Amino acid sequence: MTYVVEVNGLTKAYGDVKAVNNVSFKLETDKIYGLLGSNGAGKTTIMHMISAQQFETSGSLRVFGEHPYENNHVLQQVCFIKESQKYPDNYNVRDVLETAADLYPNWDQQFAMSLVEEFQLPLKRHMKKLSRGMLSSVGILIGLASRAPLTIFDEPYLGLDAEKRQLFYDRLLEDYAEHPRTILLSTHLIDEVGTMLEHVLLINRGQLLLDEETDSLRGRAFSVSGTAAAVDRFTSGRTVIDRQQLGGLVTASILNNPGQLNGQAEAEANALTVAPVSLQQLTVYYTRLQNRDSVSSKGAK
Ligand SMILES: Nc1ncnc2c1ncn2[C@@H]1O[C@H](COP(=O)(O)OP(=O)(O)OP(=O)(O)O)[C@@H](O)[C@H]1O
Repeated sequence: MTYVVEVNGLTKAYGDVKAVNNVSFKLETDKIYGLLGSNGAGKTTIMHMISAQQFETSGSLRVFGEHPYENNHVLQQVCFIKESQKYPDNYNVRDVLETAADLYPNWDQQFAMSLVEEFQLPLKRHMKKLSRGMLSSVGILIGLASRAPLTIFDEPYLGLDAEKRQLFYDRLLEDYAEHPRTILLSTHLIDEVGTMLEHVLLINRGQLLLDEETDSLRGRAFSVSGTAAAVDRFTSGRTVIDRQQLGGLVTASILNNPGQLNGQAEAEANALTVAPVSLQQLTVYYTRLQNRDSVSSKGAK
């Protein structure tokens, strides 16, 4: 199988700080990946190395089978959209779109113009006069209309309202269905994009914590709701990753015990309401678990 991206032992160090520490993963063709992790985890650094904006300190990196650095053949297949993109001062929206049309071989002008309408972008307005959300919309539009075989969105929607974010998800999924490509999306709005992601890469403190299909990850846990007494009885002896109380109603998220039948049928038999657990809860749980482990192992030294 050929992969769109293959990284092996990828490391980026700034002095003593390893922003990315010995990370290995592969991205398949035509799949939507979420690159998740808390602030400073190393997501942007990984994306910068894949898109040849930064050079790795060590490890190997292949994008479409080649090293991406100053490699036009590779880079014309990669579209990288970041929240803080800078544009020339004298450019208006139309200039930016024309530049993008020249840059990306798969650019679809008709699609781009339909997105201009839907995102209500003023073509003649200078980029520096756009609102924060409008700037994000321009980036999203370029990411979508470029139809690049590898499209990378690094937290692309700063300032974008909920309705526009939903528009982004809807158009991405529709267009992806017709023109599949590999998408790598980093975001902190995990539950908003949860259903869109096919695969999750979770980074914490520069290290890869999870590299797993989203469905399989979700299958690791479930939540139960009911009275406090019933929930506490059921969760006793189980691994609870989250517990919320609203009035008399308690909802607990539970990890399936490995090697055991998952407890969902038993929960239902105990009059508890069973539901899937959110991707955000799972990523928070695994991140905290690693942070706790590293604190306790330091304490033990
Ligand atoms: N040029 C640099 N010099 C020194 N340290 C840096 C540099 N760029 C990034 N770092 C550090 O590398 C780590 C990873 O940063 P990175 O921007 O990749 O995180 P991130 O996961 O994208 O975070 P966020 O979600 O906050 O955007 C952080 O500790 C950051 O301070």
